Amino acid sequence: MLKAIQSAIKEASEARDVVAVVLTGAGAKAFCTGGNAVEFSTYYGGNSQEFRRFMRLFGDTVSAILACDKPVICRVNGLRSGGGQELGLACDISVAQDLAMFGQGGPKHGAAMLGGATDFLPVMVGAEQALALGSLCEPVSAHKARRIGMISAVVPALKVDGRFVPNPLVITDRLVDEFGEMVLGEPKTGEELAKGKELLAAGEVDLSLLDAKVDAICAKFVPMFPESLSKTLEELRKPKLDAWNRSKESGRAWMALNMATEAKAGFGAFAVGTKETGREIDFIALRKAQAAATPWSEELIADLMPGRRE
Ligand SMILES: CC(C)(COP(=O)(O)OP(=O)(O)OC[C@H]1O[C@@H](n2cnc3c(N)ncnc32)[C@H](O)[C@@H]1OP(=O)(O)O)[C@@H](O)C(=O)NCCC(=O)NCCSC(=O)C1=CCCCC1=O
Repeated sequence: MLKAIQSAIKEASEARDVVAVVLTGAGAKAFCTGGNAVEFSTYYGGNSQEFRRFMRLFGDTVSAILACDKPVICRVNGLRSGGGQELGLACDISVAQDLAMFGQGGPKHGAAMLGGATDFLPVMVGAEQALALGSLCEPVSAHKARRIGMISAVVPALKVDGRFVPNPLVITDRLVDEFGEMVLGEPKTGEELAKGKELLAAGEVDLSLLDAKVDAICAKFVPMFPESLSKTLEELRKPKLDAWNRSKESGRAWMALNMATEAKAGFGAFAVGTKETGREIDFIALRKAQAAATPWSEELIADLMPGRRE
Protein backbone atom coordinates (compact mmCIF):
# COMPACT_ATOMS: atom_id res chain seq x y z
CA MET A 1 0.00 0.00 0.00
CA LEU A 2 2.85 2.38 0.82
CA LYS A 3 4.36 1.72 -2.63
CA ALA A 4 0.97 2.37 -4.25
CA ILE A 5 0.53 5.66 -2.35
CA GLN A 6 4.02 6.78 -3.39
CA SER A 7 3.46 6.07 -7.06
CA ALA A 8 -0.03 7.62 -7.04
CA ILE A 9 1.36 10.82 -5.49
CA LYS A 10 4.24 10.97 -7.97
CA GLU A 11 1.84 10.41 -10.87
CA ALA A 12 -0.51 13.14 -9.64
CA SER A 13 2.44 15.45 -9.00
CA GLU A 14 3.56 15.13 -12.62
CA ALA A 15 0.11 15.08 -14.26
CA ARG A 16 -0.59 18.37 -16.07
CA ASP A 17 -4.32 18.08 -15.51
CA VAL A 18 -4.23 17.50 -11.73
CA VAL A 19 -4.84 20.52 -9.45
CA ALA A 20 -4.61 18.95 -5.98
CA VAL A 21 -4.15 15.58 -4.32
CA VAL A 22 -6.51 14.20 -1.67
CA LEU A 23 -5.24 11.50 0.69
CA THR A 24 -8.01 9.68 2.56
CA GLY A 25 -9.12 6.33 3.93
CA ALA A 26 -12.11 4.12 3.21
CA GLY A 27 -15.37 4.35 5.15
CA ALA A 28 -16.03 6.58 8.13
CA LYS A 29 -14.21 4.81 10.97
CA ALA A 30 -10.52 5.28 10.35
CA PHE A 31 -8.22 7.29 8.10
CA CYS A 32 -5.30 5.07 9.09
CA THR A 33 -4.14 3.62 12.42
CA GLY A 34 -0.59 3.12 11.26
CA GLY A 35 1.44 0.04 10.52
CA ASN A 36 -0.12 -3.36 11.10
CA ALA A 37 0.70 -3.71 14.79
CA VAL A 38 0.28 -7.50 14.73
CA GLU A 39 2.67 -7.81 11.79
CA PHE A 40 5.06 -5.45 13.60
CA SER A 41 5.12 -8.04 16.38
CA THR A 42 5.06 -11.34 14.49
CA TYR A 43 7.29 -10.44 11.53
CA TYR A 44 9.34 -7.39 12.46
CA GLY A 45 9.75 -8.01 16.21
CA GLY A 46 13.43 -8.89 16.72
CA ASN A 47 13.97 -8.52 12.95
CA SER A 48 15.69 -5.13 12.87
CA GLN A 49 17.13 -5.40 9.37
CA GLU A 50 13.69 -6.14 7.93
CA PHE A 51 12.12 -3.22 9.80
CA ARG A 52 14.83 -0.94 8.45
CA ARG A 53 13.61 -1.92 4.97
CA PHE A 54 10.01 -1.18 6.00
CA MET A 55 11.06 2.20 7.34
CA ARG A 56 12.58 3.07 3.96
CA LEU A 57 9.17 2.44 2.37
CA PHE A 58 7.40 4.47 5.02
CA GLY A 59 9.89 7.34 4.93
CA ASP A 60 9.77 7.51 1.15
CA THR A 61 6.00 7.87 1.36
CA VAL A 62 6.33 10.82 3.74
CA SER A 63 8.96 12.33 1.44
CA ALA A 64 6.71 11.81 -1.61
CA ILE A 65 3.95 13.83 0.06
CA LEU A 66 6.39 16.61 0.93
CA ALA A 67 7.78 16.64 -2.63
CA CYS A 68 4.42 16.72 -4.42
CA ASP A 69 4.14 19.64 -6.85
CA LYS A 70 0.43 19.89 -6.05
CA PRO A 71 -1.18 20.76 -2.71
CA VAL A 72 -1.88 17.59 -0.71
CA ILE A 73 -5.10 17.60 1.30
CA CYS A 74 -5.64 15.04 4.05
CA ARG A 75 -9.34 14.14 4.15
CA VAL A 76 -9.55 12.81 7.70
CA ASN A 77 -12.51 10.45 7.39
CA GLY A 78 -11.90 8.88 10.83
CA LEU A 79 -9.26 7.92 13.41
CA ARG A 80 -5.78 9.10 12.42
CA SER A 81 -3.09 7.60 14.62
CA GLY A 82 0.39 6.09 14.64
CA GLY A 83 1.85 6.04 11.14
CA GLY A 84 -1.50 7.35 9.86
CA GLN A 85 -1.06 10.47 11.93
CA GLU A 86 2.45 10.86 10.50
CA LEU A 87 1.25 10.58 6.89
CA GLY A 88 -1.52 13.06 7.69
CA LEU A 89 0.83 15.55 9.33
CA ALA A 90 3.03 15.43 6.22
CA CYS A 91 0.09 16.70 4.12
CA ASP A 92 -0.36 20.43 3.51
CA ILE A 93 -3.92 20.89 4.75
CA SER A 94 -5.99 18.53 6.89
CA VAL A 95 -9.78 18.64 7.07
CA ALA A 96 -11.52 16.30 9.52
CA GLN A 97 -15.01 15.03 10.17
CA ASP A 98 -15.57 15.88 13.80
CA LEU A 99 -15.99 12.33 15.16
CA ALA A 100 -12.41 11.60 14.06
CA MET A 101 -9.83 11.24 16.79
CA PHE A 102 -6.08 11.77 16.50
CA GLY A 103 -3.58 9.58 18.33
CA GLN A 104 0.13 9.36 18.84
CA GLY A 105 0.87 5.71 19.67
CA GLY A 106 4.57 6.14 20.37
CA PRO A 107 5.97 5.23 23.78
CA LYS A 108 2.83 3.32 24.85
CA HIS A 109 3.59 0.76 22.15
CA GLY A 110 7.35 0.83 22.54
CA ALA A 111 8.05 3.21 19.68
CA ALA A 112 9.01 6.83 19.13
CA MET A 113 7.06 8.72 16.46
CA LEU A 114 9.99 8.95 14.08
CA GLY A 115 7.94 8.56 10.89
CA GLY A 116 7.57 12.33 10.83
CA ALA A 117 5.45 13.28 13.85
CA THR A 118 8.35 14.32 16.08
CA ASP A 119 9.58 16.55 13.22
CA PHE A 120 6.26 18.02 12.15
CA LEU A 121 4.42 18.55 15.42
CA PRO A 122 6.76 21.17 16.94
CA VAL A 123 6.66 23.33 13.83
CA MET A 124 2.89 22.92 13.49
CA VAL A 125 1.60 23.29 17.04
CA GLY A 126 4.62 24.66 18.92
CA ALA A 127 7.13 22.85 21.12
CA GLU A 128 5.04 22.82 24.31
CA GLN A 129 1.93 21.29 22.71
CA ALA A 130 4.06 18.87 20.68
CA LEU A 131 5.81 17.64 23.81
CA ALA A 132 2.53 17.18 25.67
CA LEU A 133 0.88 15.41 22.72
CA GLY A 134 3.83 13.22 21.82
CA SER A 135 4.90 12.17 25.26
CA LEU A 136 1.54 11.74 27.02
CA CYS A 137 0.13 9.62 24.15
CA GLU A 138 -3.42 10.81 24.81
CA PRO A 139 -5.98 10.84 22.00
CA VAL A 140 -7.05 14.26 20.73
CA SER A 141 -10.45 15.13 19.28
CA ALA A 142 -10.83 16.81 15.88
CA HIS A 143 -12.05 19.97 17.63
CA LYS A 144 -8.96 20.09 19.83
CA ALA A 145 -6.74 19.34 16.83
CA ARG A 146 -8.32 22.34 15.08
CA ARG A 147 -7.93 24.53 18.17
CA ILE A 148 -4.21 23.85 18.55
CA GLY A 149 -3.46 24.20 14.84
CA MET A 150 -2.85 20.56 13.94
CA ILE A 151 -5.57 20.68 11.26
CA SER A 152 -7.20 23.47 9.24
CA ALA A 153 -10.92 22.69 9.37
CA VAL A 154 -13.45 20.46 11.05
CA VAL A 155 -17.00 19.67 9.91
CA PRO A 156 -19.86 17.82 11.58
CA ALA A 157 -20.56 14.25 10.52
CA LEU A 158 -23.27 12.99 12.84
CA LYS A 159 -26.85 13.32 11.62
CA VAL A 160 -29.66 12.97 14.14
CA ASP A 161 -33.24 13.20 12.84
CA GLY A 162 -31.92 14.53 9.56
CA ARG A 163 -29.89 17.38 11.12
CA PHE A 164 -26.14 17.63 11.58
CA VAL A 165 -25.00 17.88 15.20
CA PRO A 166 -21.47 18.37 16.55
CA ASN A 167 -19.58 15.42 18.07
CA PRO A 168 -21.64 14.78 21.23
CA LEU A 169 -18.74 13.15 23.09
CA VAL A 170 -16.61 16.30 23.31
CA ILE A 171 -17.21 19.88 24.46
CA THR A 172 -18.02 22.08 21.47
CA ASP A 173 -20.17 24.87 22.93
CA ARG A 174 -17.57 26.73 25.01
CA LEU A 175 -13.92 27.66 24.70
CA VAL A 176 -13.07 27.88 28.40
CA ASP A 177 -14.42 26.54 31.67
CA GLU A 178 -15.32 28.64 34.70
CA PHE A 179 -11.64 28.86 35.64
CA GLY A 180 -10.50 29.97 32.21
CA GLU A 181 -8.98 26.62 31.24
CA MET A 182 -9.40 25.74 27.55
CA VAL A 183 -12.03 23.03 27.19
CA LEU A 184 -13.12 23.22 23.54
CA GLY A 185 -12.64 19.72 22.13
CA GLU A 186 -11.91 18.08 25.48
CA PRO A 187 -13.84 14.88 26.31
CA LYS A 188 -17.15 15.21 28.14
CA THR A 189 -17.52 13.39 31.44
CA GLY A 190 -20.26 12.05 33.72
CA GLU A 191 -23.87 12.71 32.78
CA GLU A 192 -22.92 14.94 29.86
CA LEU A 193 -20.93 12.05 28.37
CA ALA A 194 -23.72 9.53 28.96
CA LYS A 195 -26.15 11.81 27.09
CA GLY A 196 -23.58 12.26 24.34
CA LYS A 197 -23.27 8.51 23.90
CA GLU A 198 -27.05 8.19 23.62
CA LEU A 199 -27.12 10.86 20.91
CA LEU A 200 -24.26 9.18 19.06
CA ALA A 201 -26.11 5.86 19.10
CA ALA A 202 -29.27 7.54 17.78
CA GLY A 203 -27.55 9.13 14.81
CA GLU A 204 -25.89 8.11 11.57
CA VAL A 205 -22.57 9.20 10.11
CA ASP A 206 -22.73 11.23 6.91
CA LEU A 207 -19.51 12.52 5.35
CA SER A 208 -21.16 14.77 2.76
CA LEU A 209 -20.03 17.96 4.56
CA LEU A 210 -16.47 16.60 4.66
CA ASP A 211 -16.57 15.98 0.92
CA ALA A 212 -18.04 19.42 0.27
CA LYS A 213 -15.30 21.07 2.35
CA VAL A 214 -12.51 19.13 0.65
CA ASP A 215 -13.99 19.90 -2.79
CA ALA A 216 -14.26 23.60 -1.89
CA ILE A 217 -10.60 23.73 -0.83
CA CYS A 218 -9.47 21.94 -3.99
CA ALA A 219 -11.58 24.32 -6.10
CA LYS A 220 -9.83 27.33 -4.53
CA PHE A 221 -6.57 26.15 -6.12
CA VAL A 222 -8.01 26.16 -9.67
CA PRO A 223 -7.90 29.93 -10.29
CA MET A 224 -4.20 30.14 -9.46
CA PHE A 225 -0.95 30.11 -11.43
CA PRO A 226 0.28 26.50 -11.06
CA GLU A 227 4.01 27.29 -10.92
CA SER A 228 3.51 30.07 -8.38
CA LEU A 229 1.42 27.71 -6.28
CA SER A 230 4.09 24.97 -6.44
CA LYS A 231 6.81 27.43 -5.41
CA THR A 232 4.64 28.69 -2.53
CA LEU A 233 4.14 25.12 -1.31
CA GLU A 234 7.87 24.41 -1.61
CA GLU A 235 8.70 27.42 0.55
CA LEU A 236 5.98 26.91 3.13
CA ARG A 237 6.89 23.25 3.55
CA LYS A 238 10.49 24.12 4.41
CA PRO A 239 10.17 24.04 8.24
CA LYS A 240 8.59 20.58 8.08
CA LEU A 241 10.90 19.33 5.34
CA ASP A 242 14.08 20.64 7.00
CA ALA A 243 13.18 18.94 10.27
CA TRP A 244 12.28 15.69 8.48
CA ASN A 245 15.44 15.63 6.34
CA ARG A 246 17.62 16.26 9.38
CA SER A 247 16.36 13.21 11.26
CA LYS A 248 14.79 10.71 8.88
CA GLU A 249 17.86 8.47 8.43
CA SER A 250 18.85 8.35 12.08
CA GLY A 251 15.18 7.87 12.97
CA ARG A 252 14.97 4.93 10.60
CA ALA A 253 18.06 3.31 12.14
CA TRP A 254 16.80 3.83 15.68
CA MET A 255 13.35 2.41 14.87
CA ALA A 256 14.98 -0.66 13.34
CA LEU A 257 17.22 -1.39 16.33
CA ASN A 258 14.40 -0.68 18.76
CA MET A 259 12.45 -3.54 17.13
CA ALA A 260 14.75 -5.89 19.06
CA THR A 261 13.67 -4.61 22.47
CA GLU A 262 10.91 -2.14 23.41
CA ALA A 263 8.92 -2.30 20.16
CA LYS A 264 9.09 -6.10 20.20
CA ALA A 265 7.48 -6.04 23.65
CA GLY A 266 5.03 -3.21 22.90
CA PHE A 267 3.66 -4.59 19.64
CA GLY A 268 3.80 -8.11 21.09
CA ALA A 269 1.42 -6.94 23.83
CA PHE A 270 -0.94 -5.51 21.18
CA ALA A 271 -0.83 -8.81 19.29
CA VAL A 272 -1.51 -11.13 22.24
CA GLY A 273 -3.67 -8.78 24.33
CA THR A 274 -7.46 -8.73 24.31
CA LYS A 275 -10.14 -6.24 25.38
CA GLU A 276 -10.20 -8.08 28.72
CA THR A 277 -6.46 -8.20 29.42
CA GLY A 278 -5.65 -4.89 27.73
CA ARG A 279 -3.16 -4.55 24.88
CA GLU A 280 -0.28 -2.93 26.72
CA ILE A 281 2.68 -4.46 28.54
CA ASP A 282 2.87 -4.61 32.33
CA PHE A 283 4.69 -1.30 32.74
CA ILE A 284 5.22 -1.74 36.49
CA ALA A 285 6.94 -5.10 35.86
CA LEU A 286 9.17 -3.42 33.24
CA ARG A 287 10.04 -0.55 35.60
CA LYS A 288 10.90 -3.05 38.36
CA ALA A 289 12.99 -5.17 35.98
CA GLN A 290 14.89 -2.11 34.78
CA ALA A 291 15.37 -0.86 38.33
CA ALA A 292 17.14 -4.19 38.93
CA ALA A 293 19.23 -3.67 35.75
CA THR A 294 17.63 -6.69 34.05
CA PRO A 295 18.74 -6.93 30.41
CA TRP A 296 16.24 -7.42 27.57
CA SER A 297 15.61 -11.11 26.83
CA GLU A 298 12.87 -13.35 25.46
CA GLU A 299 11.99 -14.26 29.06
CA LEU A 300 11.62 -10.64 30.11
CA ILE A 301 9.39 -9.87 27.11
CA ALA A 302 7.22 -12.93 27.82
CA ASP A 303 6.93 -11.83 31.44
CA LEU A 304 5.63 -8.40 30.43
CA MET A 305 2.75 -9.62 28.27
CA PRO A 306 -0.80 -8.66 29.28
CA GLY A 307 -2.73 -11.30 31.22
CA ARG A 308 0.51 -12.90 32.43
CA ARG A 309 -0.21 -12.02 36.06
CA GLU A 310 -3.70 -12.15 37.54
C1 LIG B 1 -6.53 3.15 19.15
C2 LIG B 1 -6.81 2.00 18.18
C3 LIG B 1 -6.29 2.33 16.79
C4 LIG B 1 -8.33 1.80 18.06
O1 LIG B 1 -8.84 1.41 19.32
P1 LIG B 1 -10.37 1.01 19.45
O2 LIG B 1 -11.22 2.08 18.90
O3 LIG B 1 -10.57 0.59 20.87
O4 LIG B 1 -10.58 -0.22 18.48
P2 LIG B 1 -9.88 -1.61 18.51
O5 LIG B 1 -10.87 -2.64 18.96
O6 LIG B 1 -8.57 -1.59 19.23
O7 LIG B 1 -9.55 -1.79 16.97
C5 LIG B 1 -10.50 -2.36 16.06
C6 LIG B 1 -9.84 -3.51 15.35
O8 LIG B 1 -8.79 -2.99 14.50
C7 LIG B 1 -7.55 -3.59 14.83
N1 LIG B 1 -6.49 -2.60 14.63
C8 LIG B 1 -6.57 -1.29 14.82
N2 LIG B 1 -5.43 -0.70 14.51
C9 LIG B 1 -4.60 -1.67 14.12
C10 LIG B 1 -3.25 -1.69 13.68
N3 LIG B 1 -2.53 -0.54 13.58
N4 LIG B 1 -2.71 -2.85 13.36
C11 LIG B 1 -3.40 -4.00 13.46
N5 LIG B 1 -4.69 -4.06 13.88
C12 LIG B 1 -5.26 -2.91 14.19
C13 LIG B 1 -7.70 -4.00 16.29
O9 LIG B 1 -6.81 -5.03 16.59
C14 LIG B 1 -9.15 -4.48 16.30
O10 LIG B 1 -9.21 -5.75 15.71
P3 LIG B 1 -9.91 -6.96 16.46
O11 LIG B 1 -9.72 -8.11 15.55
O12 LIG B 1 -9.18 -7.10 17.76
O13 LIG B 1 -11.32 -6.52 16.64
C15 LIG B 1 -6.16 0.73 18.71
O14 LIG B 1 -6.61 -0.38 17.93
C16 LIG B 1 -4.68 0.80 18.66
O15 LIG B 1 -4.05 1.35 19.53
N6 LIG B 1 -4.11 0.20 17.62
C17 LIG B 1 -2.68 0.07 17.45
C18 LIG B 1 -2.18 1.26 16.77
C19 LIG B 1 -0.72 1.11 16.53
O16 LIG B 1 0.03 0.66 17.37
N7 LIG B 1 -0.33 1.47 15.34
C20 LIG B 1 1.01 1.30 14.89
C21 LIG B 1 1.80 2.47 15.42
S1 LIG B 1 3.46 2.49 14.90
C22 LIG B 1 3.31 2.97 13.26
O17 LIG B 1 2.26 3.04 12.73
C23 LIG B 1 4.53 3.34 12.53
C24 LIG B 1 4.47 3.64 11.24
C25 LIG B 1 5.65 3.94 10.49
C26 LIG B 1 6.68 4.56 11.29
C27 LIG B 1 6.95 3.72 12.38
C28 LIG B 1 5.73 3.37 13.15
O18 LIG B 1 5.89 3.12 14.31
